[in-house]
Amino acid sequence: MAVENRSIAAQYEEELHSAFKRLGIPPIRPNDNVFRISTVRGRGKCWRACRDIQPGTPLIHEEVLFRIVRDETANNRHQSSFPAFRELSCPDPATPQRRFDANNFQMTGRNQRPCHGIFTQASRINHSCIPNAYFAWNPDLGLSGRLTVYAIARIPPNAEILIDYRSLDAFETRDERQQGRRHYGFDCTCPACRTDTEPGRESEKRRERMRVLESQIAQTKDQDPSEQTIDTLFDLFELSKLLQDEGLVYPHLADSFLGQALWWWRERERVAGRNGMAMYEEECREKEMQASRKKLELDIMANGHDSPEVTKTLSFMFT
Ligand SMILES: C[S@@+](CC[C@H](N)C(=O)[O-])C[C@H]1O[C@@H](n2cnc3c(N)ncnc32)[C@H](O)[C@@H]1O
Repeated sequence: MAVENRSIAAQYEEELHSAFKRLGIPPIRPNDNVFRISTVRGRGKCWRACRDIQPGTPLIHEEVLFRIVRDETANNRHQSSFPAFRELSCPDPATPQRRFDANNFQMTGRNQRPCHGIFTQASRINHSCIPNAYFAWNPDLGLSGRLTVYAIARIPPNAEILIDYRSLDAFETRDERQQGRRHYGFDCTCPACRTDTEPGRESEKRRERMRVLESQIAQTKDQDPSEQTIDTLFDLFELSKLLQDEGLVYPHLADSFLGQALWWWRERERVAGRNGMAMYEEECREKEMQASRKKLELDIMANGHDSPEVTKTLSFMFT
């Protein structure tokens, strides 16, 4: 048993090592001052790159100022106990709850009740529907977890660093996205939201198509291997192409690679043990690993190698 465990750990290590090599992430530690807090016209404070930032660069691992569990509300006590909270931006008319709603991040992790927290540095990052950075809660960092922000695209010096406040809703229309962010009190004018321009209209069409593909793919999620068809694989290929055209790197692209890996896994199950299929089985395993590696690279890039997401992908690959 011990030997088996060690060999899985060694496989994880080896896989991580080669993913790092492929990614070529520079040796920068989080909180190494790769960004500064600045201002931007019409959007208040913001994060700006201090240098050329490569995808996969850790920008910050930040500790929570305070957290609020579900059903609790932010009140005057929070404002007076945490002066840094009072300083954060707030849509009019300002109340502690509205300030909290416009600045909090979700923190969900192992054995933790779902809750939301205030992070004074990360609360200065503005939103774009085509972000160049990704935030996540990592419950395993520090004593009580950290909010992590990683670059997911190249960010030139002085450019604004932007996250998507609601990245899971990327397939909604511009109006639906706007509605979902109404408590932030701003109208997004990123290229995807400029539906008065040709690129904005193209983005709207792409996202509509991505939504159709996502729902078709979701219907096959728990499918028996004997029922799966090649159409699902084509849907997954089309989805990843559209995501890349749209500049959406995480988490949906990683999910589409996981979908491809699962498709090849099911395909292997479908033909397992059949006469004359040994080579095809091997090919399926190879394709499954290729797609999993792409997911792993994106997980490392957006969450860091020490994140639960990376561990989950590694265990999918080797168990
Ligand atoms: C989490 S804070 C971000 C930092 C904020 N700009 C500040 O000055 O502290 C969220 C607020 O920033 C502003 N904001 C964020 N993204 C924006 C965008 N794309 N366009 C306009 N305002 C934006 C909105 O006022 C929103 O309520």
